[in-house]
Amino acid sequence: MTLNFTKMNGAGNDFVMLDNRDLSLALTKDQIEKLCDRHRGIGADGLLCVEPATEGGDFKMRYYNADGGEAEMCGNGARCFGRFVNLLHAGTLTKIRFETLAGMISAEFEGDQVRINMSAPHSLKLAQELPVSKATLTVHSVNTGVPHAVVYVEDLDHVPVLEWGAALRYHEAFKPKGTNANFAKVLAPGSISIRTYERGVEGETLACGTGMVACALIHHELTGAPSPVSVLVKGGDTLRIGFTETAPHEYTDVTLFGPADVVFNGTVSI
Ligand SMILES: N[C@H](CCC[C@H](N)C(=O)O)C(=O)O
Repeated sequence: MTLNFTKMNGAGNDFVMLDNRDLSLALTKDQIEKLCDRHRGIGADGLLCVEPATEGGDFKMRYYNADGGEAEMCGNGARCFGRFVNLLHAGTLTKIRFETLAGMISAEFEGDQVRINMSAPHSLKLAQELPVSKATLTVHSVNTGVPHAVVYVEDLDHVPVLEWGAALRYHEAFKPKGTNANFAKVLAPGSISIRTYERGVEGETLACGTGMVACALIHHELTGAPSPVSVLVKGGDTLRIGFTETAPHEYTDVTLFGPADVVFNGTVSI
């Protein structure tokens, strides 16, 4: 089978984009994993499919991690999804709503940047003291469409992201589904820098949108920093997270604003 695809990235988190509005594609987990393989395939952190809406949105977004497993949501992927759908409509769209397993997401376009309205965060937990590898860490957690653990540190450059990230990703405290693991440093009030070990990629990515949102909300929880919070990611981009706190630990109007870039179009046989 020959596939037409578009390769995109959102702040360095990269994706294979497929137009499956006719539902002609039924890729297996192994096929998705192969397409995302950086040596034997196209290479990406994940794969997104555009499908027809079934619950009142304009489209349905399906997101798959590099290991081929489907995940509920992807923040950087959602920005790329919005841009990709707009390109399929010759750039004529101004706002779209799309269904995800985490709920309805909307995207608005400002040039090459995209603002998405995230699903309502939930399951916020502050300051769990957890044994992680050979250390005991103060771990916060919140679900921003997918589960995230957040650890604030002083020296972000020397955090053992792979060791601690994998230990948190498979930690007893986050079983059975596991979690993504973020390490964050405060640069200034309202400005943080983060690094993320991603579930389903099983490694550090250059950016993680739902992880940025998780770290920004925890920063607000810990310091009272107002919206928006700026987040510097491993790949060097800085993105803005907006939010409204409607009650203690309750958030609405959570937005993620940043780039969604096309790298190339291609065809691949699978
Ligand atoms: N790896 C994540 C999904 C993608 C999240 C990330 N790429 C983002 O931009 O939000 C998980 O399985 O929970």
